[in-house]
Amino acid sequence: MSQLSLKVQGLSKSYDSNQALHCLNLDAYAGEVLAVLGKNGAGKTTFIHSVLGLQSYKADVVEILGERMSGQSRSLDIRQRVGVMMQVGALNANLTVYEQLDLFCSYYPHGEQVADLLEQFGLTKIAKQRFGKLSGGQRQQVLFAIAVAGKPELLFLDEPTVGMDVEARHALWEQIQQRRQLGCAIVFTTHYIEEAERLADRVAILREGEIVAYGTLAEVIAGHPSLEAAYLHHIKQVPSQEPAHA
Ligand SMILES: Nc1ncnc2c1ncn2[C@@H]1O[C@H](COP(=O)(O)OP(=O)(O)OP(=O)(O)O)[C@@H](O)[C@H]1O
Repeated sequence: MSQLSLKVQGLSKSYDSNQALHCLNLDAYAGEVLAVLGKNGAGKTTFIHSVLGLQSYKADVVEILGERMSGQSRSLDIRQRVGVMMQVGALNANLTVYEQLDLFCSYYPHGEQVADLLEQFGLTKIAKQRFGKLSGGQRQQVLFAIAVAGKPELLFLDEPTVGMDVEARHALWEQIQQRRQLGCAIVFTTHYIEEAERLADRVAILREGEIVAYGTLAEVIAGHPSLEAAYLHHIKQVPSQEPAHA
């Protein structure tokens, strides 16, 4: 088995009375892609934000790249070795693509060079455009380039291909595969089940904050014609017991 990059045991999160995550156990390994699937509101983003320490949570174990986390704090070393694809609103819309990449590359002593990122992601032509003026798909590409600027060993991607055209989506899939081959552990969420089927080595399906299926792609699909069929089966609500009529 490859090296364990992320170990999560007994992760729970409540927003007031709404329990968004119920005692989750999940692992991610170096050189593999883990797809976390689930309906809107199933808890996918809450899982990622909790692991990153962006919000409070309860857990028995959160271990990132061999280091046990305590509370929400994440050391500089961990922050430099973990990549995250941020949401659009997190970036200054007035900076150009070049300036954004230059800023983020400066955070990492052994990260990528701006010129290499521009070339790898086909961003050279739009390098001088302001981030706020880009199309939705172009913004996603810049956000992905920023996520890998530090050559991360563990990478979190929350719906990375939303708004991308087919060509850009294929290019991003290729980038994900390349990072995997370099030994990066990738945890991503998506509503495109065929994307998960294409990319994932292992799959976790969340329903109302609980894991209802978890295993290799083949294990999760087993007994179903496709991942989509398995997914639809697992996210179905279990009907609550109707009270017996008197
Ligand atoms: N900041 C917040 N405050 C209160 N409730 C929240 C907050 N963020 C998420 N929730 C709730 O937690 C639950 C899980 O939300 P989450 O955003 O993790 O789901 P998701 O699976 O990422 O959904 P989507 O696919 O729509 O992005 C939902 O019931 C949501 O309403």
